[in-house]
Amino acid sequence: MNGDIRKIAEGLSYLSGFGNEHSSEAVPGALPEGRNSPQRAPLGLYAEQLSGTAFTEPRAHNRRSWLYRIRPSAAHPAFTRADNGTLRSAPFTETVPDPNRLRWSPLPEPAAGTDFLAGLWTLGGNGDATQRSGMAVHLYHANASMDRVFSNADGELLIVPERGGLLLRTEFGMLRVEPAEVALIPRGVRFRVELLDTDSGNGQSPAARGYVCENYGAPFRLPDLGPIGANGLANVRDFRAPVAAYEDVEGPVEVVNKFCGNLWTAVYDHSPLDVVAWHGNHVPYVYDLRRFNVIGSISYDHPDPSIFTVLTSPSDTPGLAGVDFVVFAPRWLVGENTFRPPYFHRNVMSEYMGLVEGAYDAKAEGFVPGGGSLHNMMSAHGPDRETFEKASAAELRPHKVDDGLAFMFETRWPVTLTPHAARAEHLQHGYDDVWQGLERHYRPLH
Ligand SMILES: O=C(O)Cc1cc(O)ccc1O
Ligand SMILES: [Fe+2]
Repeated sequence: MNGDIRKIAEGLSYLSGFGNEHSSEAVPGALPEGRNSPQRAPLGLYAEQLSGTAFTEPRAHNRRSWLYRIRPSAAHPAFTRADNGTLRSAPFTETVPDPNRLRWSPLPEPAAGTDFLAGLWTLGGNGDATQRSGMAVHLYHANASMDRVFSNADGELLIVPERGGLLLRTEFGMLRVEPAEVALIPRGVRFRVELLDTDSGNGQSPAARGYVCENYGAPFRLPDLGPIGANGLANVRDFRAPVAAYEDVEGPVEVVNKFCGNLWTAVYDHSPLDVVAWHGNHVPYVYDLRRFNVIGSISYDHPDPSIFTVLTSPSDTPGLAGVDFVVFAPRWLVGENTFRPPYFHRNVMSEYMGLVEGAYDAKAEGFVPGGGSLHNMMSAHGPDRETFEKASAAELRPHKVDDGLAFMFETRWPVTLTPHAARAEHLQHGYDDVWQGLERHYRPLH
């Protein structure tokens, strides 16, 4: 079963580009020519628009797709409330925002039969899903493929696998996403997550584990490049969208929808992944973080990590993101007379960090793959004692940082925890100690 899924996943082809007006048909002739809504769509399909931005948003940021499907999405029974499990949404009001530096170990093992949706565990977030602003940080752990279908009306989902590959079957076709890659499911797009591995590939359990940034705000876009020029950071052509692929399934299919923070469920009499052709730019995509073109200092000083931005969700204040997705990818450090690891700092923005593999250059221990840290607005943080001492004494030869892949969800609003994150057994105690024993070196001249 998994062997078959892996074979499908490894044979997929993709459409290259970001924000493009793509088009794809699983059956030749399924896409109408020259208009979106002919009186009768080809092959007896139903034409349907999916809007990810308001009709009237500027052309440069407008996102919508036209889907040509066996049945219109409107053909469904009433939704009824389902249990939210450990999935929570903004507003986050159940705990008091915490100014402490916090760090978690990886999630514990999931119960047998946990699929991606049941395995979503919300750490916290900000904003308000009903206002389409803010973000949430989720983790997931799963050991079973979904046989239900999920969609999120509240925002887009940026999936960051840390263990185990996933096959995402979406209305637009299939995407394979492995650790060191990320996948984005736009708001409202129906999808199912199937596991590519029965274990994580190196004999470890669970089969799949990772992080999700739920973005309630404006769709992620590529950052402007300013003086960097026309190329660099995440290159446009490295983003891959699926080609059309559909299921023609008549029979009961459970469809779960998150709407304004709650899960709702309905049993359809057919699969809603029945889109035979589509065109548009409101599409899922995958991106390999190893393709990120890392730009940094070739003279002195440690640049701000905004230089590592893969995707940004702008707010209505220029330069102030609702959330940025930032990657710390392998790179050379050559700065002269420079303290090379991340500096000590306090930031008006709030930083959630996770680790996909290896280690991170500001933390010697305790920040491990599958774990995460939260440094909320203005909390003082930076290199731990061990890192500070080593880097202050290091010989400054060119040095390649290539033993890890870390990332950050950086947001303009503080992240308020869910009660289960605030009280989790895997919340580390004594994280503050990593900054204890930073000795006094001050020696006034007189
Ligand atoms: O806190 C962190 O480790 C993230 C971070 C990295 C960096 O290189 C500079 C600033 C910053 O917040
Ligand atoms: Fe930081």
